[in-house]
Amino acid sequence: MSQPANVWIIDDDRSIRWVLERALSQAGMLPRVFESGDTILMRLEHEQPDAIISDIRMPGVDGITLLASIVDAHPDIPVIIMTAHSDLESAVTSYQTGAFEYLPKPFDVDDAVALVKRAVAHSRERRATTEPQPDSAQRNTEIIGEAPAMQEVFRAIGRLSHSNITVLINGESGTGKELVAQALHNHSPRAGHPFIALNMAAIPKDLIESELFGHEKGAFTGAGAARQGRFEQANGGTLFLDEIGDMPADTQTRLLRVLADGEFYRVGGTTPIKVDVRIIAATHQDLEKLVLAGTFREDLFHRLNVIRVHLPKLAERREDIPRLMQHFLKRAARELAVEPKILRPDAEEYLTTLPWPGNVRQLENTCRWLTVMASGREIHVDDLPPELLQQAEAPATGLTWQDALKNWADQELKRGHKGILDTAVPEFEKIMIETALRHTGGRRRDASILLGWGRNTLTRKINELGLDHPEDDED
Ligand SMILES: Nc1ncnc2c1ncn2[C@@H]1O[C@H](COP(=O)(O)OP(=O)(O)OP(=O)(O)O)[C@@H](O)[C@H]1O
Repeated sequence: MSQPANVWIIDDDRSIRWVLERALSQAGMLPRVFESGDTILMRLEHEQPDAIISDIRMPGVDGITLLASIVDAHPDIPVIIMTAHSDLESAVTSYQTGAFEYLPKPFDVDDAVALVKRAVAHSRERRATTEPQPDSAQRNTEIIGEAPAMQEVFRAIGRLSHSNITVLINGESGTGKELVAQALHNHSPRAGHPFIALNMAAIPKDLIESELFGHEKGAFTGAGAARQGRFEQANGGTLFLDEIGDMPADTQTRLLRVLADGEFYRVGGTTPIKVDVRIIAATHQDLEKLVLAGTFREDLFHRLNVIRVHLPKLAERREDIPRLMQHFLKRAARELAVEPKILRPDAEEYLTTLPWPGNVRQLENTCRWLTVMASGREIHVDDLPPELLQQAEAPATGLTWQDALKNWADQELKRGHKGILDTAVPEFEKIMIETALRHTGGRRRDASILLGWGRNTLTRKINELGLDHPEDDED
C-alpha cells in the first residue's frame, strides 16, 4: 500500500480492540479505536478513514444503525461488521444495509487483517473527495408567541433589525433560541448571506477547533483534504454559537482573538483568513456564574454580552400552548402526509397545565407522537402519551409516584426492615379506596366499579383495612 491506511475500530470489548489494533499496526496500517459509535458520524465530517470495522451490539448507537448512517453519508467508506452473535439475521441485515463484509466472532486475526486490506484497496479505488456544503439555506422562522414575555422578544428582534450587533440569547433548552437567532438573521442586513448554526455541546471537544476554523490538508491524522470551518462558511452572514458555555477554554481564547482581529488561521494553517461574521451566541447556563467559577473568560463574556434576549420557559407562557400545539400538529401532519389531528378541549386544557421541562421542543415532539400514535382524528386526554399522564401527579417535584415508591422502598430496606410489602400493599389499597370513594361522593357500589373490584371485595377490604367509612344508603 502506498500511504498507511487509516482504519477505525469500533467495539465496546476492550480485548477485541486491543487484538485488532495490534494486528493492523503490525500489518503497517494506522488503526484508531473507539469504545462506541456515538461520536463517529460527527468525526466523519472531519476525517474519513479508509475503512471501518465495527461491532454490531454496543451500548449507545448499535452497529447496524451506525452502518446505515455511514452508508448514507459516506458511501465510499467500506464498513466491516463484526458480531459475536453470528446468526443469519445479523449477516443478512448487515449486507442489506450495505456492509462491505460480515465477520463473525471469534475470528482468525489473519483473516480479519486480510479482509481489512481488501476493504482499504476497494475504497482507494472508488474514492472521490467530496466537500461538504454549507447549510446556508434560509429556513422558515414562524415564531408563535402572544404571551407578554414573547412580545418582548419580538420587540427586540424588530429593534435589532438594522444592526449587526452581537446578541446573547438566554433560555432553557428547547425554548426556541435557535429559532430566534435565525429570525434575528433573517431580519438583518445580512439576510442574503449564510446563517450557520453550531452547537458546542454536540461536538466532541477535540473537533471543535477544526469545526470552527477549518483545517489544512494533513493537519492531523486523517485530514485528507483541506476543509473550510464554520467561520469561513458564515462569511458575510451570521454564526450562531449554541451552548457557548460549553466551549473549551482554549477555543474561548481563539474565539476572542477572532472577534478582536477579524481573522484567524485554519488548524495547521499559516495564512491568516479574514472574515466578516456576526456572532449570535446562546446558552441555558448562567454565564456570569461560569465567569465567577473561572470556566468562562470574562473578556469573552463582555464581548458577547452586548445585547441580551431572554427566552422564557414554556411554563411561563402557558397561554401560547394551544396555538403552538395547533401549529405543530399541522406541521407534523404535513410531514407525514396525513390529516391533522384535532385537540379536544379536555386534552388541550390538560396539556396547558403540564410543567413541560423540555419546553417547546418537548411540545413539538408530543405533537409528532400524537400524529403517529393516536388512533382517532380527535385527541382526548386518554390518547396522550403515558409519561405525560403521570407527570400531572407530581408536577412540582418532577417525581412520579413510582419514583417516590422506589425511594420509600430503598429507605425501608436501608433501615433493615423486612417484609415491606406488608406495609406497602395495605397502604396502597387504602389510598386507592379512599380516592375512589372521594370521587363517588362515598358511594361504594360506584367506587368498586372505578377500582375494578366486585362490590363485596371492596366491603371486605374496607373492613380488613379498618377504614373509617360509613355504609351508604345503597348498601
Ligand atoms: N415560539 C415558537 N414558535 C414556533 N416554533 C417554535 C417556537 N419556539 C421553538 N419552536 C420550535 O421548537 C423546536 C426547538 O427550538 P430551538 O431548537 O430553537 O430551541 P433551542 O432553545 O435552541 O434548544 P437547544 O438549546 O436545546 O438547542 C424547534 O423545532 C423550533 O422550531
